[in-house]
Amino acid sequence: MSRIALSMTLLVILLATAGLIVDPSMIQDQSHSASWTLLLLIGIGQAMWYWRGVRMSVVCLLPVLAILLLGLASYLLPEALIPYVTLDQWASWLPGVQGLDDLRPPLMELLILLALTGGLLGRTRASLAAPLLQALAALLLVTEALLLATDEIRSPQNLAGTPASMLLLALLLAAQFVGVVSGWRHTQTSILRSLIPSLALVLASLFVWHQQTLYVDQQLQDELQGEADRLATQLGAEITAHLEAVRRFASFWSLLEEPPSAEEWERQAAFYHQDFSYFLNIAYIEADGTIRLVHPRDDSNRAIVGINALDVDRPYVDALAKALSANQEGHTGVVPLLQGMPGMIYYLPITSPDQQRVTGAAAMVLSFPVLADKLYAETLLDREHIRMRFAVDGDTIRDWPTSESPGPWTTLSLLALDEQELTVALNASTGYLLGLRSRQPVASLSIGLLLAYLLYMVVFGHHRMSVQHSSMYRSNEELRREVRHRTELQREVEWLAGHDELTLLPNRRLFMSTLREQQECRPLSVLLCDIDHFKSINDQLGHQAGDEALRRFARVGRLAMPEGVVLARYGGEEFVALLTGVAADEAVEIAESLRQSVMNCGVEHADGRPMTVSIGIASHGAGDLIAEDLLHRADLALYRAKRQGRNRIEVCGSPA
Ligand SMILES: Nc1nc2c(ncn2[C@@H]2O[C@H](COP(=O)(O)OP(=O)(O)OP(=O)(O)O)[C@@H](O)[C@H]2O)c(=O)[nH]1
Repeated sequence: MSRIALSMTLLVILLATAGLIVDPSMIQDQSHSASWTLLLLIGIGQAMWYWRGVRMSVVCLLPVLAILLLGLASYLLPEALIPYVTLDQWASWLPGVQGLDDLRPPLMELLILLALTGGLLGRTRASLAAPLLQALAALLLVTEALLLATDEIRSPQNLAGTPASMLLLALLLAAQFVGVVSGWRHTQTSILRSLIPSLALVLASLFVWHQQTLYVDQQLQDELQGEADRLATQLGAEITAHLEAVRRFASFWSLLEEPPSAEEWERQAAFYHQDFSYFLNIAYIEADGTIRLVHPRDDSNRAIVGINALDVDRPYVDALAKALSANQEGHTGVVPLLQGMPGMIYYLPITSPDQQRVTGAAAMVLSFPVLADKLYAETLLDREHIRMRFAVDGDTIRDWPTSESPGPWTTLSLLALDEQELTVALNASTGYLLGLRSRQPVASLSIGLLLAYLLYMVVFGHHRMSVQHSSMYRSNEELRREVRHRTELQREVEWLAGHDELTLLPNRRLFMSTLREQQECRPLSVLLCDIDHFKSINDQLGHQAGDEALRRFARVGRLAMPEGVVLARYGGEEFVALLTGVAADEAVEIAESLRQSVMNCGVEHADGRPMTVSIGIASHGAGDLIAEDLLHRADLALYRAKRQGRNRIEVCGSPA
């Protein structure tokens, strides 16, 4: 398995190197080359892992982890702490780097790379959430693919990479998975149980992040749109105010009997021109169409004095004719002005005081570039970061670009002016938008993923502990059973050490220790019993019959003894009884009872004679006693009983 994983990883290294060196066109911009470089380093770390082991891999991966964490921090740092523009500026000091986004991978790729690095540095241990990190990388890859497939990628934030880098990431992930999955087989159940709640949390975090990203970007767009609308409204207000001023200006001259004198025209026109600087000129046209007076009297304006405006191009003629002939306001629409710029000319009829006769017209030449300049000059726009464009009927009149890279959105605000359409277009730079953009989506995503990681570890740890606990419980049970068994065996061994297996009576050893324990009791008697001619039972009736005879003797012997008497098998067909607190005469009675019982116990020799027993009694009334001496005396008595014909009782009196 690890050989396949190594081959796949080497393929990733090869492709990433080729992408970075052989064909740089594959990488669309610097930020993707950051992804590819990090991907290549992780690939090398992963290859080391399969080839040389963990230590070499860690050496390679730790710096990558540090870079990735710095990258994540740059996405998370609040604007108030370090403004985006500052980070961008610092980044641009590096050679060949234009800005911060050239140094850090897109957000999704950064998180995938972090998950892959974390998985390797965690030694692909299930207990350190390596399976979750791999599942997380897979989910992030799917999210990245969805972002690429939809239009939502148009965010000022660098969200997703290219299909090529995604392919390499998927290959690297697959290699990692193939390399480690077999090692997780024995903890499969724990892994699956821990993955379910954690992945649910990951999905929820991704959903929240997506919604917040949409909201935050929409808010920024709305702000920009609001700015464009405000400018268009301001423009509309300017034009309306201008029209009103032009009307007031014309009606002033209509109150006079005489045509305006040059001085008076100059004075009034200067007054209006001061207020409305975007009037390129203010001219007085006589009733026959001749341009008589012009303010301001600069070179270009002086050149048109004396020209008959009705003799020039049609747009001018129609509007002027409307004023002079029909006593109505006329305007030219957007036309190329004689001054060489687009503009609009308003013609307003000047009548005699009784309004019966048109005596001339006031012409006001409105320059759109000048109007746009005025609008731009008076606006509060952040000119360093926001590009403004002013267009009339789709033709750009003025464009004020910024030095910064343009943002993803251009917001338009349209203003209808008679048949014309004026457009104010704004484009805020990416850096400016990112400075304004809330860090909340990426912060909540990071917190969500961190919580999912911790949740996995807690659930996994808990499950592993409960598995270990139940296996410990099982082995404890087995141990308890074993101990019970061994205790029973021990008891049996101990019992066997002190008993005779055949008759179940205490054996000689136990008897002797009992005798030594109780040898201080007075009086004390011992009966030593020997079955008569036992050998003949064995020889004639068989060994089993002999055994049965011994068992029978033991049974009747126990019954014949009073309570508290220890009856033991002394060896072979010999038995011994210890009678504490029993004097010799009472001992004789007990022995007699035993002898009778044996004779009547039903065991017979081959010739029909009943089994009998000879008994030697030794008693001790007072004084010191050596246990062996008492037994020896009983043995002497037994010997005497045997010698005197068997089936009898002999007493060996106390030596005292
Ligand atoms: N079946 C059986 N025989 C036993 C056992 N222990 C000892 N014996 C036999 O008991 C017999 C004892 O024989 P002897 O010592 O000659 O004594 P005896 O035949 O009883 O003769 P006296 O004691 O002189 O009456 C031997 O044959 C032993 O083999 C036993 O556990 N089972």
